[in-house]
Amino acid sequence: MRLGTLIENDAGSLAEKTVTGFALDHRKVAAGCVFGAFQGARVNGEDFIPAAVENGALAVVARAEAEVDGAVHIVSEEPRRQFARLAAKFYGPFPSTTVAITGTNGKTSTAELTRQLWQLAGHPSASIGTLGVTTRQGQVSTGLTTPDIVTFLSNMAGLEREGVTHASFEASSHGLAQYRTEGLPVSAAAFTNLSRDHLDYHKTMEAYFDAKMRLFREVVDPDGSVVVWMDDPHSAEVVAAARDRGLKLLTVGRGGDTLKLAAQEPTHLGQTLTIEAFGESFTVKLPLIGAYQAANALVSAGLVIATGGDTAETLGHLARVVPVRGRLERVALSKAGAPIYVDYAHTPDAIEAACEALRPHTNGDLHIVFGAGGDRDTGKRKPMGETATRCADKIYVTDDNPRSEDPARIRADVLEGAPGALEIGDRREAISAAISAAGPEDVVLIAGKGHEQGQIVGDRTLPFDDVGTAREVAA
Ligand SMILES: CC(=O)N[C@H]1[C@@H](OP(=O)(O)OP(=O)(O)OC[C@H]2O[C@@H](n3ccc(=O)[nH]c3=O)[C@H](O)[C@@H]2O)O[C@H](CO)[C@@H](O)[C@@H]1O[C@H](C)C(=O)N[C@@H](C)C(=O)N[C@H](CCC(=O)O)C(=O)O
Ligand SMILES: Nc1ncnc2c1ncn2[C@@H]1O[C@H](COP(=O)(O)OP(=O)(O)OP(=O)(O)O)[C@@H](O)[C@H]1O
Ligand SMILES: N[C@H](CCC[C@H](N)C(=O)O)C(=O)O
Ligand SMILES: [Mg+2]
Repeated sequence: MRLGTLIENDAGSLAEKTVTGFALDHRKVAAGCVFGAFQGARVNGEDFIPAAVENGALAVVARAEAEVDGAVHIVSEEPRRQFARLAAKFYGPFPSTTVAITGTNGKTSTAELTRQLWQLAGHPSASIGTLGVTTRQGQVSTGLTTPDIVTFLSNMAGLEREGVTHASFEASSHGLAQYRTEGLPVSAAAFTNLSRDHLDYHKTMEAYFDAKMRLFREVVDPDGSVVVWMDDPHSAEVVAAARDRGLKLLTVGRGGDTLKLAAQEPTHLGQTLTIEAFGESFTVKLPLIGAYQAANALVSAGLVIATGGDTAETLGHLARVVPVRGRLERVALSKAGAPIYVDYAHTPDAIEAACEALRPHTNGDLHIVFGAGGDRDTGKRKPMGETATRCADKIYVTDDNPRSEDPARIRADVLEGAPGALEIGDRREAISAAISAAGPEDVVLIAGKGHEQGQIVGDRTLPFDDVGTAREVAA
């Protein structure tokens, strides 16, 4: 693509030069790249403009205050947003139907269930989120929930070239605040719930919620749809934002109108849902346990219906979905006969949701093994301990991903909310202790790391997998 085509009248004498790519990091700039110079959380990208030009940058997207010599200065007061728009023009086309999901918990599950429902309806589909890029063929990790904008758009374009027509993606609050998922058309957006997380970055709950609300206020297409899980204290604000913009609204849940959850009955390996929709009543045998997965399943069905799916067919397909990796995944049975589950709960609300999901399947005690991640919201640690104390019977506080922090300090923060808990720093030992202690009527929940394949200690990632560890220990 010519620079003159990309930025129309602003390219000056460089209009005929060919744009070869986009880069956020000056070290990734090659000749012909457009460099985005952003003020980050750690450093100011504007300091790297001379080095980016040296490496061959043709144009630099930056604030007016930044100095650009030797390349076209594309001035913007919101450089990340402008960069995303231009990058989308360069990388497109994208899958014709894309939908985004935000919320504190449930994004990965909803994105993945949406992909499965589309696939069951015959659409070549993909999802992008915490699990990586998932298609029918498999999964490739990107390292972040919402990857950087260049990775995001180039992956979306790659999916389109492979024939994918439908793609769902997770819009994390960091991703939304940093315009990491902009530029491409978004047909529908969904809200799952809001509770405490990431206050290290956003500082207040208001700022955190505002970051998420950008999805509805700015990102979803003007003729798009919004799907709202209605049984959350913040749902009404999402509904109001959708109405303000005249977006189509689909409400789901006990308080929903489009897909009303009229009844929910746990069964041995799943649950039976009664859903009222468009004047009819549907019975769905969902093969996933846990009230929370019913919420995610209904939001997914809402997204599929919002993007043209038939209601009866979509609800019918819910009986055929498969569990999402590391989300209430039943991984082994202990020698004593206690089922062992792995779940990604890493917030107070998620711990409560995971414990509540397993309670109907527990005749004896519920054992929970968990810790908290380092370099993340420290204020959630004590409430995580308190929630576990309230919702489980036997608590083992261990290490999650300590990152740069002292693991003992993190455990002490969690233990403040769970004074009666056993403290076992080594995660394998903690898992082993819980599995050995559990009786035949008990259930073991290993929370916090779900699908993760490593434990981040300092700047090293040591191989670690809750599922594999539980199976080895239980064998
Ligand atoms: C706090 C945060 O979100 N940081 C992310 C953000 O960095 P930033 O823009 O603040 O970057 P910075 O490091 O200060 O640098 C500023 C700019 O200078 C550039 N730079 C920097 C150094 C250099 O030598 N040359 C150079 O050009 C950088 O590319 C950047 O554009 O943008 C980077 C690229 O897009 C991300 O890799 C980085 O993620 C860090 C590693 C991270 O840990 N992020 C986590 C907290 C995160 O984003 N998590 C969310 C939510 C998880 C969930 O709840 O699901 C996620 O979506 O994964
Ligand atoms: N709808 C929900 N309501 C409450 N808790 C939920 C819900 N969905 C999932 N959870 C809990 O949150 C955990 C994470 O779920 P999931 O990975 O789907 O969320 P996420 O929003 O993608 O998380 P992350 O922000 O880490 O990417 C689950 O393992 C479960 O404990
Ligand atoms: N996307 C979340 C995942 C947290 C998972 C947990 N295992 C941890 O490391 O805190 C985050 O980056 O905050
Ligand atoms: Mg996720």
